[in-house]
Amino acid sequence: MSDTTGNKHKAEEKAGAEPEAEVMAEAAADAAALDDGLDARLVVEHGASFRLDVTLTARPGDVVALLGPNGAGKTTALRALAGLVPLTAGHLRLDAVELDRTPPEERPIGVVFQDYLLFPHLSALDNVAFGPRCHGAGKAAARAEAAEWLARMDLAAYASARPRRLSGGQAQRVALARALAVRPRLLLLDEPLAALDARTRLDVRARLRRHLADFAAVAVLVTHDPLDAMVLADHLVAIEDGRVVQQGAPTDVARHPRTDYIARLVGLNLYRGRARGHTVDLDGGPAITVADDLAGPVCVAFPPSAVTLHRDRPTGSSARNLWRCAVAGLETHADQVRAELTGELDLAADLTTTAAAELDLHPGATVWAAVKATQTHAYPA
Ligand SMILES: Nc1ncnc2c1ncn2[C@@H]1O[C@H](COP(=O)(O)OP(=O)(O)OP(=O)(O)O)[C@@H](O)[C@H]1O
Repeated sequence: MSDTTGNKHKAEEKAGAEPEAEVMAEAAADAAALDDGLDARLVVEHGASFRLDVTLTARPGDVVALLGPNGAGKTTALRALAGLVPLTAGHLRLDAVELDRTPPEERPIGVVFQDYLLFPHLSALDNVAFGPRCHGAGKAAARAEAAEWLARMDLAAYASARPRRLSGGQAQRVALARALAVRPRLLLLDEPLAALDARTRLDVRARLRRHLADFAAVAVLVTHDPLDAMVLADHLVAIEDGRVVQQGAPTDVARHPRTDYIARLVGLNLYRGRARGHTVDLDGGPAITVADDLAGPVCVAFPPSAVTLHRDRPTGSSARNLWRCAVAGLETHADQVRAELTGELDLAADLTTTAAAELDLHPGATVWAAVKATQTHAYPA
């Protein structure tokens, strides 16, 4: 993305040049831009039963999320990028350098594992310094670098703490600092928020989003959680059975899911609007109260499972977000029902078949839909 902006700038500077020369210069700049970032086709076979074959491309600054059901091949893709499993076929180029034969420790790649894998006997500082040390830095230089990264992560006060004294969110930031301290050209994050409880997750997700936004190279993350993917990534790649079944910008994938699994997974309620503190005025819709405190254009997302439905207007409910809607459609998946609602706000709600029967939901029925502010996530658009 930074390249695109840079090229535009260069093209503007050249506004007075010969048209042909200008076109040539732009073409050259484009070609150079394509040489930056990730260009991979990952083919990995696990015996006769599983074959991964996915193509991933990304520009520096892009955050790509790999989404998919259990066993889809997300972790295998991440491990192939890291060099922990060999490619059966395909290629892996990073900034135009072939990496498929480069051993893992020599790849310019930082990895944040799901359970962080911090060394329990080392302080936070030495955990972070481990990265630069492995890349050949001297002890003092590695520690100085580590101290800078911990400060950037607001963890300077925890430099001498052992991992067991850190909260889940702090441990995650130490792991992120360790991965970033090697100044990787590719950052890999395996379920970066999975180990955290719901409340911590909200804060850590927002922080991680900021760090990823500052990160100038390519980041690839694996997640099961559509909200994480929507908030953290600017490109989603949905994998099923070792194949890419859909990819694109999060809002496009959410609006036009191509498979049933994706529809279930990313069927987030996602809106655009303008924030003023904890209130977001949705474009062409009502205001919604959110947990985040923001200003200006934002996206607001919440999963259908966060919506509670009531036949009568709930009294004494603390939910500020309450809308009168009509049931436009009902779809049953196993023991879950997804209700499509239209009205003050168009939204999807998930409930159990029992709850749907108790509410006597049927197309045309009028319901009240409520969502707690803490179940929403707002982020700059
Ligand atoms: N080392 C291995 N040897 C043989 N088969 C493997 C190996 N690792 C993974 N598999 C198989 O490859 C397939 C893809 O697994 P993978 O872990 O990449 O999926 P995933 O999308 O990350 O799933 P999950 O969300 O459950 O972590 C599965 O069928 C798995 O059993």
